[in-house]
Amino acid sequence: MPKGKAETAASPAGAVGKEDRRAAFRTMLAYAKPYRLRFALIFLCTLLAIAADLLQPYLVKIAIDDNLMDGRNDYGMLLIISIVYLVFVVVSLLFTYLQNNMLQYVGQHIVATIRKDLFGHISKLSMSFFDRFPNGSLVTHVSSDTETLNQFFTQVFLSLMRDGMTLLFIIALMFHLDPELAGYSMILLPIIAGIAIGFRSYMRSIYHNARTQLSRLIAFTAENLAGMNLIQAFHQQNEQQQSFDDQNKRFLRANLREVRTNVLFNRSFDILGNVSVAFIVWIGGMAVFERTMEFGVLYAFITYIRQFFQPINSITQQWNTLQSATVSMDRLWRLFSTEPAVRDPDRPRTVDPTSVQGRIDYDNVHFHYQEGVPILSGLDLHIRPGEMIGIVGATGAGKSSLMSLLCRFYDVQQGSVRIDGVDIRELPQSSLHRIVGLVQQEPFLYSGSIVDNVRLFDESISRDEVIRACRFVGADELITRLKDGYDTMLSERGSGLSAGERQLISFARIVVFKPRILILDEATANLDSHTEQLVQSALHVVSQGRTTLVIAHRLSTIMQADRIIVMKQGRIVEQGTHRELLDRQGYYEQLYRHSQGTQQPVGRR
Ligand SMILES: Nc1ncnc2c1ncn2[C@@H]1O[C@H](COP(=O)(O)OP(=O)(O)OP(=O)(O)O)[C@@H](O)[C@H]1O
Repeated sequence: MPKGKAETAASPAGAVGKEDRRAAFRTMLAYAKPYRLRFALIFLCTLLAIAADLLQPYLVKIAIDDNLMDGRNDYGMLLIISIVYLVFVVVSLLFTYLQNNMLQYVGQHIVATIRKDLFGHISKLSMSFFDRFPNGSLVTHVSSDTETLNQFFTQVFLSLMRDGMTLLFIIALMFHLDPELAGYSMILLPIIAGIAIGFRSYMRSIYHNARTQLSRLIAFTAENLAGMNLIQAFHQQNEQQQSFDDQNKRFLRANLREVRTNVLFNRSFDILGNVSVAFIVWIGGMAVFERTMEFGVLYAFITYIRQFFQPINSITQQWNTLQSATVSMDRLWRLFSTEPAVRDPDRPRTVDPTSVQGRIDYDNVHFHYQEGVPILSGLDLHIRPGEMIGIVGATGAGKSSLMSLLCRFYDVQQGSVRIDGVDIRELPQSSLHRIVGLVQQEPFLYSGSIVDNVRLFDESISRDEVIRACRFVGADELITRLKDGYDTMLSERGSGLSAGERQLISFARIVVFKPRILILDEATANLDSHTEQLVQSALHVVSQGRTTLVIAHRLSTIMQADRIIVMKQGRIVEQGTHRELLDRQGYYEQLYRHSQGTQQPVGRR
């Protein structure tokens, strides 16, 4: 896998230089290396198929000149030539079949490996990467860019090899038949090359444009599907339809332009082919009249000149795929070269996640997403093992950012975050994520059964363990009410369950995976009082014996917390118990008053 580019690399769709393009090509070609032997076999099959194909007109030439025109009437010879002709047809068919099958096998396997590596690579990238690149365009890279590469290995490679060899064979046969006429025919080569090169640069920009438009259309569609509830809630269907129509039209225009250019290119070749045949008929025909050339040679020549254009046309037709494949290679290579911003240290500290006490220290933490826009500036926070901390503050105060740093979704720019005195940057991320468990505001549920969602497809965790965990957090009642109980299949993102219900399932995950530190980003959606009660008691049981940090949107959730941290514009402005903070009559008391819908001070009631 290529190394080098930090995650700050430009968009995978951006333009790349020649050096990069070569590196991209080398990287993708490296995937073909394990199939060297098969490629050699494919080459052999191609060679045999072409030879059998191109010797057919030569056989006809022998039949014409040595038998028919000669007046020998040698029926036996004619029969042998016909049988050999048939054998050539069968041999050509057989080796073409073998060559195609082997090439498809190799192409599909190469691309499956690239897809596998790509998915593995993307899932290692840090959150800052996903902040920048829309999911839709990543979907395009994993699906259609890899498919274009498949076409490269099967169509382009095949064409370059098969058509290249055919061309060489034809030229050799033409010179063997009549060097003078072959020499005249070679005048055509620079003309054909000129047309091909002329189209090359023009087509490149056209293909690039079409790919970019498609990528944008897919990204737009994916984002809209993900946010469909919002679009419907705000009656934005017409606006979104309008934007989609615009994108769609741009893609349509780019596609039509691509097709038009293609047709123009192909027709130019056809015309050139027909003009050449006329030219050979005229020159060769005169030579036959003057008896300086045999009729069979002219027949074979006309056949070869027609076949001469086929491989050139076919190779240039592959321009299309080659251009798309080059763009896809560039983009895939860029993705592969993007390294995670958050990385494991070279020599990570070994820790046993189960023996962690759960002390957390934020020391002089400075953090920003974008240069010049500080989110946390010199924040200090020290949390004892087993302490339950509530975090409150207005929207945008930096609560989630504080938690993202503890999960190492991002790294601090200055200062440190430590667990039991160890800087989390010294820990392997796999250990850190076993130490810190997260229940998100909108927990992500996979397409799969409830059991699989709780144990995250880890088969080493038994079904009984999952059921016990669900009972422990009080999710059992909700799950058994569902049609198939624990085997109920959840659709994508767990639609069909409320945010509170999804959080209950996430709590069960915490019980199963036993992290020493729990972060809960409380659901903001209005929960019905019963689900809210269930979430509250689940939090109560799950937080026992764990250091727990709760981002609270309803102050009632954290009234019982050991300590409440009040945040404002990236700073901790107050901290204490609920009672202490009310008594202080400060910012927390104001927030509390707002949440209660009262204007009266509530501190010393
Ligand atoms: N991925 C991101 N990229 C850039 N800026 C971000 C990103 N995430 C958050 N921010 C910005 O950082 C600031 C703090 O956001 P954060 O989500 O930490 O606040 P919060 O207190 O959790 O807010 P809320 O209660 O609304 O979730 C906000 O100004 C937000 O716009």
